[in-house]
Amino acid sequence: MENVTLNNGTKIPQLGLGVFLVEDKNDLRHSIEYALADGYRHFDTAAIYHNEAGVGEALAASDVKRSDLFITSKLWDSVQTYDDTITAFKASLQRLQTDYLDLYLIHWPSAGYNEKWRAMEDLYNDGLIKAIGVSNFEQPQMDQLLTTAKITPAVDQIETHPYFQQTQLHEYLANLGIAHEAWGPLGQGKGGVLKDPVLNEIATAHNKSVAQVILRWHIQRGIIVIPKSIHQARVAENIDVFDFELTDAQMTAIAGIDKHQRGSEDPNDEAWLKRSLTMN
Ligand SMILES: NC(=O)C1=CN([C@@H]2O[C@H](COP(=O)(O)OP(=O)(O)OC[C@H]3O[C@@H](n4cnc5c(N)ncnc54)[C@H](OP(=O)(O)O)[C@@H]3O)[C@@H](O)[C@H]2O)C=CC1
Ligand SMILES: O=C1CO[C@H](CO)[C@@H](O)[C@@H]1O
Repeated sequence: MENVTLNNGTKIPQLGLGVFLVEDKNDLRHSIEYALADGYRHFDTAAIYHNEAGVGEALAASDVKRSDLFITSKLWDSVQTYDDTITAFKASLQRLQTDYLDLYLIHWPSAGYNEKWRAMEDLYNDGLIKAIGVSNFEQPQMDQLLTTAKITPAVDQIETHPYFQQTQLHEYLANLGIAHEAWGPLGQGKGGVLKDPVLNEIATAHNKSVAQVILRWHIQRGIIVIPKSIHQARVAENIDVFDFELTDAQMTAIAGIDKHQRGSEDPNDEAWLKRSLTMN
């Protein structure tokens, strides 16, 4: 597995397993068991997914050492103060059955993120988190955060797939030394991206699936990916992307199918950011 080195020197496996919407405990346990057996060491959850405890159980039951795992979780929007951030973080640690996180993210740029970031900086300085970052931050929100931040975020986890390539934000993050992590790397199974004719042609040429071509495209862009699947064959398929390479012409062809089309919530949508404060 290839690693990406974050701006503080922490290494993150470039491909991990996402677990959004994996609410059934057996599905979660199986998905994580398949992933560990296939060589995944990086797992991405969040307090709002209500499955941190299941992730903790599945990882604790494996014989992989904690130091060989990379665990990410996220602070939900309903938490808005310094003190509540510390409390929420400790609750996540407890549910995940661990005494540190590898990466902790502010989930959305909703109210209070400067204060939340100050708390996360303290947790980082106390050695309880190896790297801190954000999610769903666009340039104006990142610029605003950086007016008070003492530590530059290591990561921005944002929706990214061939129909929403985030070229501009990618460039902006690269200039700041912030790693680009893709959520919904396969388009969340929505929007028809897995049926795209250009991707299908490239997949046929490599004798790979469209999902594998998409994941390989992200990897060659230097992006961190966390595809989710509860199916054994797909969990295996999604990590089997390190034995082929897309040509420059294929990378350019994929660049050409961008529709600039989000599949999910928009971080510029104030109504959504407000609503997220009341979700739990
Ligand atoms: N920071 C944020 O705001 C967000 C973060 N995330 C994180 O990113 C992770 C990934 O994003 P996610 O939303 O899950 O979407 P993905 O792009 O990973 O797509 C997951 C969907 O694709 C299907 N799928 C997986 N592998 C394949 C394959 N090889 N071939 C065909 N279909 C496949 C899955 O179905 P099946 O399981 O049935 O195989 C599921 O329906 C999340 O799990 C979560 O950890 C997600 C959303 C927002
Ligand atoms: O990670 C996520 C998954 O789903 C949540 C609820 O829609 C999103 O808000 C969030 O970004």
